[in-house]
Amino acid sequence: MAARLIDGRAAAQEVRARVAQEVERFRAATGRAPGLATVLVGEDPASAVYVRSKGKATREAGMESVSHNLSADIGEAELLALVDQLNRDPAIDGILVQLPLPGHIDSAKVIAAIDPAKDVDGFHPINAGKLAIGAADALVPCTPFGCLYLLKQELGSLSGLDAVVIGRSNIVGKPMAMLLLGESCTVTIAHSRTKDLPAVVRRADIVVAAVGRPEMVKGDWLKSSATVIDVGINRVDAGEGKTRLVGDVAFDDAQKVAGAITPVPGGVGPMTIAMLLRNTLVAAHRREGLAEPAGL
Ligand SMILES: Nc1nc2c(c(=O)[nH]1)N[C@@H](CN(C=O)c1ccc(C(=O)N[C@@H](CCC(=O)O)C(=O)O)cc1)CN2
Repeated sequence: MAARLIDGRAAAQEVRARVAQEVERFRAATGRAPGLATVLVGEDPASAVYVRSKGKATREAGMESVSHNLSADIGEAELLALVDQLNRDPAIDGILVQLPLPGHIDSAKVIAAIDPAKDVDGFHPINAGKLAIGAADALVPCTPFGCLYLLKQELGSLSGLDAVVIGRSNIVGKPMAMLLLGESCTVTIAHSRTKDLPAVVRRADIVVAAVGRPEMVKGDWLKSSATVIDVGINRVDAGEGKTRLVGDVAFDDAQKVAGAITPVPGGVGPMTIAMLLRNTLVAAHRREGLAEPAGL
């Protein structure tokens, strides 16, 4: 039987609609809207599309969107000065520096310069540490947070399930593993040096593929009825000068085996932006000393 498709677009719409309702309440309580600043350095076309989508989604949710589009050759000191200015701006609740940054800029230094209370990407070491110790007030990276939302919607409780996360990045793999551990899963983080990866993946009730390699995870690596979350967004040649998007999972074969699976596009990607809005709303509530909206 073919796997159920996990519809990330629909789930993201639900989250965005709930955020928009809560923005109205926030506006009534404070007389202002939550504000998100995006910072884009350079002209990477995919990054430019993502930042535009984030700005549009922010406005559609009723929040203020401020975008800073900077030249690729901006110096690190100038970028740090902008972050400092945004940290001190009372109208800005969330700061997002789009990654990747050009090679001459130290991304870790820029991320560490963001006020952790405005770090709606959840990449600051303070927020990474809070997530690791299970602190309730961590701001959690948007992509893994979106994956967790989809998993809980699909499976309900995750307690006791075997989860394999393929990929160990600070942005997806590691925070994903922490979130799954927080849900009482038995978590394995696999990566390029893992021995016999297919055998490791075959044990899993939950597979999160975040490795950045087109269609690497094959259908016969999966336990039947596994829930598969594909974080990969890889543009590959589709012939005749065209390209198409594929994930890190070989979808056609995987869906014959899995219990449920996210498609690419239309799976995890839209959840990343929905969770960014959620984090901005939460950051704004905390900055105003208001109770956080329940259930988001
Ligand atoms: N500062 C950050 N930089 C980056 C992040 C991030 O969370 N914060 N994540 C990625 C890119 N990203 C958001 O920035 C992102 C990627 C993909 C999607 C998305 O909706 N994808 C669609 C397909 C879009 C397409 O056609 O190209 C989908 O999967 O359906 C949203 C956001 C790296 N940088």
